[in-house]
Amino acid sequence: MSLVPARIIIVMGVSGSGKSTTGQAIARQLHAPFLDGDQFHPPANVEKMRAGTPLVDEDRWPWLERLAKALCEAAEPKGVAVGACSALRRIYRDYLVEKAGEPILFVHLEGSKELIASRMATRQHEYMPAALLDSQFATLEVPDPATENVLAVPITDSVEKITRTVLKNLEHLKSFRRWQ
Ligand SMILES: Nc1ncnc2c1ncn2[C@@H]1O[C@H](COP(=O)(O)OP(=O)(O)O)[C@@H](O)[C@H]1O
Ligand SMILES: O=C(O)[C@H](O)[C@@H](O)[C@H](O)[C@H](O)COP(=O)(O)O
Repeated sequence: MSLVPARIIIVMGVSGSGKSTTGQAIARQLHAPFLDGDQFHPPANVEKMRAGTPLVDEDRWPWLERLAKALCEAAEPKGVAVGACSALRRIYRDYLVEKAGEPILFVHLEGSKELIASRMATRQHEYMPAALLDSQFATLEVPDPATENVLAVPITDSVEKITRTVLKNLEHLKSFRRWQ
C-alpha cells in the first residue's frame, strides 16, 4: 500500500526503540508540535509499569484515546503533529486512527532486542524498567506495509538519518507541501 497523506505522524515501537528521541527530531524539522505518549498515561499505568508489570489491553484503551484526540487538536494550527507511542498491536493502531478520525502515518522503529536492551541500559527513564522489554516484544505485532499506513526504519541508522528518511517519504504526500 503506498503511503496515505496524514497530518498526524506517530513514531512507534517497543520501549527503548527511540520513539521519544526520533519523534522530537522529526517534529523539530517539521516545526510541528511533539506529543510523547508517555505523558498521557494515567498514574495507575505508570505505577503498574514501574512495578514491573506489563500493561494489558484494558490499561491502554483510555491512554490511546487521549493521545489520539490530543494529536488531532495539536495538528490544527499548522496541519501537522508528531507523536510517540509504542502502538504495539494492530488493534491499537486501528484504534488510534478511529479515535483520531483521520489517517495516521506510523513510523516503526525496528531493531533487535539486544540492541534496544543496550540502549535502555544507558538511558534514564522516569518509570519504564528494562525488565519489561521481553513483554514489549511479546506484544509487538509488526505492522504490515501492505495493509497499514506505515514506514519501517532501522534503528541502526542515526536519528538524523532516520529523520531524513521520514521527511523524504513525506515529500510524496501532498499535505507535506503545507509544512514548508
Ligand atoms: N537512532 C538512534 N541511534 C542511537 N541511539 C538512539 C537512537 N534513537 C534513540 N537512541 C537512544 O536510545 C535510548 C532510548 O531512546 P528513547 O527515545 O528513550 O526510546 P523510547 O522513547 O522508544 O523508549 C536513548 O538513550 C536514546 O538517546
Ligand atoms: O506497554 C506499552 O504500551 C508501552 O510500554 C508504553 O506504555 C510505553 O512504551 C511506556 O510508557 C514506556 O515508555 P517508552 O516507550 O518511552 O520506554
